[in-house]
Amino acid sequence: MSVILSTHGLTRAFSGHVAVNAVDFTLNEGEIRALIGPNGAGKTTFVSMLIGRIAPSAGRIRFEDQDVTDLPAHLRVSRGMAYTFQITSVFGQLSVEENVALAARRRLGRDRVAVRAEVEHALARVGLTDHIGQTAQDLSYGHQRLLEIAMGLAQRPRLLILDEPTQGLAENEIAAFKTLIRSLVPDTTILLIEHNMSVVMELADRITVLNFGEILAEGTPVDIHANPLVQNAYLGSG
Ligand SMILES: Nc1ncnc2c1ncn2[C@@H]1O[C@H](COP(=O)(O)OP(=O)(O)OP(=O)(O)O)[C@@H](O)[C@H]1O
Repeated sequence: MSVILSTHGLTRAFSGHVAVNAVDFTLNEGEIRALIGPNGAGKTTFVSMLIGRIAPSAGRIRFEDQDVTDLPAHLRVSRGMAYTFQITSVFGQLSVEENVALAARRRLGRDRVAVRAEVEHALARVGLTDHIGQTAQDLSYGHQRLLEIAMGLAQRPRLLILDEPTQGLAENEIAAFKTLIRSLVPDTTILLIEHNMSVVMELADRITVLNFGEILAEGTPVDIHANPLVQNAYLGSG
């Protein structure tokens, strides 16, 4: 199995507070990895460094055998990283089609036929074909989250990073989300920050647990569930 992404000594401090502390992390191509940990553990800070939203204080990041630590975010996207955030990044005034087209154009430029085909493909994957002409702000919250994922997919990423994708979704939408994510691997590798433990346990091949900015444990869902350190730090006694 080949490594698609790795970090070495990745660190970020905010005015003396070390949010992410010397993290060595390896992600294999084609896996679904969940990143979990208590509030404030450093999960968002960690992925923000992976995608180039914030600069590390120290350490290196490699993506597909290239050092990308100093690469601007948009160049990481064009190399095959895509991400969706906790806070919705959808343009509310634009249609569903226009939102996905904006993302597709980053890769395809002004080729209108190719962009339209990509938009249709991405919307079909997330089940939003019937909403193509709708204004994004008129979609339900759950559909807006799916639209974000379609925007990520339109970039045909090798690695898709999702920050709390099921937050605010209804049960039936969560079920559809799980099916969608399973359909993306192994062509796309998935890194998922997720608080919903049933989603994590059902979806992830492996789980990385962050606590106080450091990796506390890593393993299969069964290993992690049984790990006493994780139980104490995060999962509670249940
Ligand atoms: N821009 C910032 N300036 C100062 N401190 C920050 C900044 N961003 C994050 N922090 C701090 O870094 C630590 C890690 O935060 P981070 O958001 O990465 O955690 P998290 O694991 O994603 O938490 P949550 O699950 O609540 O989203 C926290 O103590 C937070 O207050």
